[in-house]
Amino acid sequence: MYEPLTEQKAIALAVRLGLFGEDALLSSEEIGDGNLNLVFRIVNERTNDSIIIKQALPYAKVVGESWPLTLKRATIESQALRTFASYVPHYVPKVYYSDETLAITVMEDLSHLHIARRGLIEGKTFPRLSEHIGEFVAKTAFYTSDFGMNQQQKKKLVQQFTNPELCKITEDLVFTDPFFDHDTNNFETELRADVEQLWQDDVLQRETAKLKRLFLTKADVLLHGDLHTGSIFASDEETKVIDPEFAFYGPIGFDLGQFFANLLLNALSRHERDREPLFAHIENTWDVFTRTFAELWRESNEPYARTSGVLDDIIGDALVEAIGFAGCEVIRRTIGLAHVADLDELPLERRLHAKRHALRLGRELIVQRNKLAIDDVKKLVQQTVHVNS
Ligand SMILES: Nc1ncnc2c1ncn2[C@@H]1O[C@H](COP(=O)(O)OP(=O)(O)O)[C@@H](O)[C@H]1O
Ligand SMILES: CSC[C@H]1O[C@H](OP(=O)(O)O)[C@H](O)[C@@H]1O
Repeated sequence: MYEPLTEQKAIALAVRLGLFGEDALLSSEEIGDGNLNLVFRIVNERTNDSIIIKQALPYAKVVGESWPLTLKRATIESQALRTFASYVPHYVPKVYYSDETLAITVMEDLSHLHIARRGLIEGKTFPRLSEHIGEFVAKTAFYTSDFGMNQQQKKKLVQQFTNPELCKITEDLVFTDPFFDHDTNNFETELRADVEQLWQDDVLQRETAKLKRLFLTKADVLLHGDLHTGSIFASDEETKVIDPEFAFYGPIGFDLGQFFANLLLNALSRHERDREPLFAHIENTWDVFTRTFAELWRESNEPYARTSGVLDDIIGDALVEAIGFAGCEVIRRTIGLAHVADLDELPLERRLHAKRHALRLGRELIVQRNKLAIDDVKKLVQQTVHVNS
């Protein structure tokens, strides 16, 4: 039977599952700071061994019981972690155990690392972050695509990772609500004029509709589905991706776009002179992604993989998508339901300035996505500092 865990029940579960030795002295703390789930850290105080038990609640934690949400997301998460581990074991936590009924995933404790968002806010640069995320996205994308795996097998994976309820959250919160006067939106009253201008922007809405349609229909690759900097643990040497409960088969540029957007939001929260490491991460992620994907391409059994231009077309589409999806994520994290600490923790005047900038940047990323190279993203940040630029 499903029941939500408490700190004591999490200890009892760890004991029942035999996850620690018989003489273990266990402590438990609920450390979840995300929008949706409970996360318990269980430590054996005698040895310092530890594990994480993550449990889905039957509703969205950030809103409460009025927003019911499928427990199946826990199964999607553990299956996605295991699938990613088969391609990039060094970039995901080890899964020790999962249970569909209890909606739990028991996994490796990564507390020796920092959540990348918090580290970036504190001014850390995580020098290997982009190299690692570029490789993570390239390998998981290639090996789950029609170019990197048996195409009949891929259709089974598409079924396995059909994730309608979590995708609906993204369809609403990322692609729809922020572009209309919707009651899930949440922004400072001082931004109302800027936001109303966005709601009346027909060009922006038409282009966003195209991006939403791609998200709804294009089953390219198995995506993480929510690859923001709060879903990444990092240090100077290591990077681990967590929290793939939004995983599904979608457009190849989506994960890259989410990641770029969250780096850009951090950049906007900084003084101009401190932004360079973020731009360098965006450009390096793209470089590593394209290089790694092109190397893997040689392994493809698809006859058209040897047709001149096909790889270029896929990479070209991935960039246009990534830039457009980044624009949607920048806008929704500024005025939608789920914000980012990077902007929200700024004092009011700086926050309003950064958020107005984010709205202009997000718009231009969406509208100009077809004509931008990766190094134009940085230029666009500079061009959108002031109104009418
Ligand atoms: N494997 C892990 N090791 C250590 N801490 C973790 C681990 N997974 C999650 N956490 C902690 O729990 C928090 C919320 O986890 P997350 O998976 O993002 O939950 P949600 O799905 O609710 O967003 C993370 O920010 C991190 O502090
Ligand atoms: C009501 S869900 C809002 C938001 O939360 C998810 O993020 P996370 O679970 O990492 O906190 C996802 O980005 C959703 O759009």
